[in-house]
Amino acid sequence: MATQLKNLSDFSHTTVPTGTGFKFGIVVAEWNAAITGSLYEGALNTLKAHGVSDDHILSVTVPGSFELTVGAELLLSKQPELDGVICLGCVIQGETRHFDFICDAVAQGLTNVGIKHSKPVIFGVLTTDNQEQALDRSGGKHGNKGDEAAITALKMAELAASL
Ligand SMILES: Nc1c(NC[C@H](O)[C@H](O)[C@H](O)CO)[nH]c(=O)[nH]c1=O
Ligand SMILES: CC(=O)[C@@H](O)COP(=O)(O)O
Repeated sequence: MATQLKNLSDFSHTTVPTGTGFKFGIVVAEWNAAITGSLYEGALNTLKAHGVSDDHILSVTVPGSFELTVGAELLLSKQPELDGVICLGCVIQGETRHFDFICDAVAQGLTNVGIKHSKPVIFGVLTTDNQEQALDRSGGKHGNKGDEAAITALKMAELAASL
């Protein structure tokens, strides 16, 4: 379902597991900081609203979305007690194909890190044509992808803990 047909922040609290006891990392890209800051606020608030304590959330920043992969890898290798990592970024199309290479690299890279560590690594990266689309998805009319990323992390951490 396309984002235009749903609200990224629309979820039922009855279907979201409690995060009490879980530990999460959050990696935030500094590029487009006004957008990624809103994504981070959404993710942080959503984790805490579902019982994750402040001291169970380890937040770090990286320069750009391309570095999210190494950021997630560093967190999971140096902090193995983490139950998952939420990765937040905003890649906005420019004049060149640089956009394509970053988006493809981050999507594949984060997938590989999650598989390597058998831990949920959440792709909370906006990949938009323009600033307006990014604003709409970071606390605007389409909700906040940071909220969605946190909910996904909670659900995946519960799944992992149940196996
Ligand atoms: N143009 C955007 C970038 N570019 C920077 C890269 O992510 C990376 O930091 C650089 O290529 C050095 O490795 N990053 C974003 O997150 N968003 C953009 O729109
Ligand atoms: C996604 C990017 O790296 C992009 O914003 C850079 O802009 P440009 O393609 O015009 O160099």
